[in-house]
Amino acid sequence: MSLEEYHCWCSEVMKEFAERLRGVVSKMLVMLSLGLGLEEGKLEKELGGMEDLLLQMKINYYPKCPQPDLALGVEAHTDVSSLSFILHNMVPGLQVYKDSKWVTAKCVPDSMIVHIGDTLEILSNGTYKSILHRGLVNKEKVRISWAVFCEPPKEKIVLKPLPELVTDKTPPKFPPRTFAQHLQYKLFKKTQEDFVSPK
Ligand SMILES: O=C(O)CCC(=O)C(=O)O
Ligand SMILES: [Fe+2]
Repeated sequence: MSLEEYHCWCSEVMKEFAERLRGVVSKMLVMLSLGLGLEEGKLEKELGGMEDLLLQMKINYYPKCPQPDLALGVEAHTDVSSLSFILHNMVPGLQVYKDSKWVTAKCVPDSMIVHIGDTLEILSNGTYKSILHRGLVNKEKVRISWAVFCEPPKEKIVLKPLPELVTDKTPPKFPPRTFAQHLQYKLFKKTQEDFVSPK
C-alpha cells in the first residue's frame, strides 16, 4: 500500500469510526438525560447537538519505562469533555480513583472505556461525577490509547447546572462558564471565583 493509499484508508476508517461513535454518544446522552429525570434529548441539546458537539481524538503513546514506579504516563486529572471514549492496545495502565484508591481498568477485548467529564458534572449539578484518572507506564510494553473527547462548542454555550436540577436543597455547585473559560480554569488552575459571568 502506498503512503497515499494508506492515508486514504485511514481517513475512511476514521470517518466511519466517528460516525458510529457519534451514534453511541447520542444513545448514551439519552440514557444519562433519563437518569436525571429529564426529557431524553435534553443533554444532547444542551451540549450543542448534531451541529456543534465536537468529537476530538488524541492518541497517547506511552513508551516502555525501566522504572515505572518513578514515572507517570499521564498525571491524575479529570477530562474537560462531556464524555470521553478510550480504546487501547490491551496493555493495562489506565487507573481511576475510586473509594480513595487507584483502581486499574480491566482490559476487556472489543470494548471501549467511557468516562464522564467535567461538562456533564457541571450540567448535572454534580450528580454525575467527572472521574479522576491517570495513566501508568509499563516496564515491558508500549501502551497506546486512542481517546475521543466529546466537547461542547467553546463560546456558544454557557455551561451551568440545568435549572431543572437546581432546588433550595440542591443549590448550584458550579458558577456559569463557557467551555473556553472552563479550559482556562483547568489549564491555569484558576479558582471558581475567577470566573467572570459570560455574556
Ligand atoms: O491512556 C489512557 O488510557 C487515558 C488517557 C487520558 O486520560 C487522556 O488522554 O485524557
Ligand atoms: Fe483523561
